[in-house]
Parts: sequence; C-alpha cells; structure tokens
Amino acid sequence: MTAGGSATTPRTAIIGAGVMGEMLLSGLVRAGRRVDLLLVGEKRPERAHELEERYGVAVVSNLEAAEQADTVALVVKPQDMAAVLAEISPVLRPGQLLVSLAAGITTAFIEDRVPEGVAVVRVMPNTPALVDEGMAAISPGSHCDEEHLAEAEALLASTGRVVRVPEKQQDAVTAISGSGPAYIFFVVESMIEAGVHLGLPRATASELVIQTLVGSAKMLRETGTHPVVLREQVTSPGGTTASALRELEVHKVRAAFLAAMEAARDRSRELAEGS
Ligand SMILES: NC(=O)C1=CN([C@@H]2O[C@H](COP(=O)(O)OP(=O)(O)OC[C@H]3O[C@@H](n4cnc5c(N)ncnc54)[C@H](OP(=O)(O)O)[C@@H]3O)[C@@H](O)[C@H]2O)C=CC1
Ligand SMILES: O=C(O)[C@@H]1CCC=N1
Repeated sequence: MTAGGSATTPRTAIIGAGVMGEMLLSGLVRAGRRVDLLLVGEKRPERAHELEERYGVAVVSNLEAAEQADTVALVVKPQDMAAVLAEISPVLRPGQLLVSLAAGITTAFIEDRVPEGVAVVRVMPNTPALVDEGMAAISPGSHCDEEHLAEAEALLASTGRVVRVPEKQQDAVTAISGSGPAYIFFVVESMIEAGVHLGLPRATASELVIQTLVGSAKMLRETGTHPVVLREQVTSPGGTTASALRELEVHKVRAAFLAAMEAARDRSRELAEGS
C-alpha cells in the first residue's frame, strides 16, 4: 500500500485540523505513532503554529501532505470536500488511501474526483474519541482492499471502538453515534437545569447528573443487560420513577428521539448532494 514513503515507514496526513482533525492527530500521538511520520495540511498560519507547538508535527500545504503521505485523512466539512479533492487530486496516486471523516460524503463522491485506483474509506467518528472513548464506523469504497480497511481501522482504533458497516448504513450511523453525543449532552443539560429548578445548587445538580450518566453507561456496558430491564429495576410500583416516565411518555420524548434521528439521517443524505 505504500505510495509516498518507503515500504517500512508509511506516512499519514490529516487535511483539516479542526475539532475532529485534532482528535485524530492527538489520538495517533497518544497511541504512539511516530510524529515524524505524521503531516497536517492546514491553511491558517496561527492554527498551524498552534499544532506544531502542541504536537511537534509538521504542518504543510494540502498538496505536500497529499503528495508525501500514504494515507490521507480528509477531515474538512462536507461542504469543503469538493474543493479539497480538486486541489489534491493532481498529486494522488493509485494505491494511496483516502480516509474521509465527513458526514454524508459517499465513497463514490470521492472516487469520482480522484485518480482511478486510489482507495477510499468512509468513516463516521464521534467526539468522545477526544477521551479515547470514541465510536467509529468504517465502510470500504470500491477500490479498497483488506489492508486499506485495516489501516483505517487502526487509525480510528487509536481513539476508541471501531465497527465495519455497509456504506448504506452510514447515514443512520451518523444520526445515532456521530451526532449522538450532542443528544446526550442535551439530556444532561436539561436534567441539570431541572435540578436547579427543583432547588439544588448548580454544582450539586451537575455532580448528580454526570455521575448518574457515567454509572448508567457503565451498567449498560458491564452487565450487558437490556436497557428496558435496567429501567424496570429503577421503577418501583407506584413510585417516583413511574411518575417521571409517565410525563416523558405524555410529552412524546420517545417519538421526538425518533423524529430527531430521522432528521439527522436525512440531513446526512442531503450533505452528499452539496447542500
Ligand atoms: N464534530 C463532530 O462531532 C463530528 C464531525 N464529523 C465530520 O468531521 C468533519 C470536520 O468536522 P469538525 O472537525 O467538527 O469541523 P471544524 O470546522 O472544526 O474543522 C474543519 C477544519 O477544516 C479546515 N479546512 C477547511 N477548508 C480547508 C482546506 N481547503 N484545507 C485545509 N483545511 C481546511 C477548517 O479550517 P478553517 O477553520 O480555517 O476554515 C477547519 O479547521 C466534518 O466533515 C464533519 O462532518 C464527523 C463526526 C463527528
Ligand atoms: O453535525 C454534524 O454534521 C457532524 C456530523 C456528526 C456530528 N457532527
């Protein structure tokens, strides 16, 4: 698979060093990747300086990054993807691997804009990768072999879990785990506000809600018990939880979650069309 570097020293470039680009960079550094084999493509000089200072990584032009690397991670916004591909396409070579983290952008969209034989993997990561608890789903494009897929998997495994999914599931994945942290933070924020409304000091409410979230997540992960069973364990007959859950049903929270995730799935589909 080695294209730009020697057979023993494959290089990885990250183009687009915002929230998720830095997530990938910092994860690779924490996982022990050699910094001299990493490159970042970044156009803003002050951001380039910041990344050089923070990680000791070489920040270069997009063209240099694409030319020198064997694997190029594309971490720009979906709306910027066509422009970046037009810029780097002249220096891309068959056998190189492009790993796109952009919501909605299909492997076909990328393959149509790069030389024949460039391998493409589509990834949907999420922000808990910043604390090595990420959830990423990866899907191969049409010129992608097992070695390419394994390399994409290794990139994302540096910051959490990775699953392989058929590409047709990626818009739903985006709606569930890609955007998912935002829904959880929204619930946390709402519960903290409710605690304050009930008279708790904000710091107390925050501590109670965050530890409840962490503990509940740990129960789900460690017991493997279905969430319905865990919910029933909390719900005493005629008790406080039953009263609260009834209100959530009256306010159609379950239906709201379904509608919200359908909206996210539909938006992911639209992003592929450039809107
Ligand atoms: N945030 C999230 O939770 C998730 C995001 N994603 C996907 O990750 C991608 C990046 O998102 P995110 O990190 O949040 O967005 P950011 O806006 O934080 O990062 C995008 C970065 O790309 C840079 N950029 C834009 N154009 C170019 C270019 N031509 N060359 C080099 N760099 C460029 C931007 O620079 P500048 O600011 O100077 O314009 C910015 O630093 C998106 O496609 C998104 O769909 C996927 C899953 C989760
Ligand atoms: O909101 C977005 O479009 C990106 C993709 C998934 C999470 N954030």
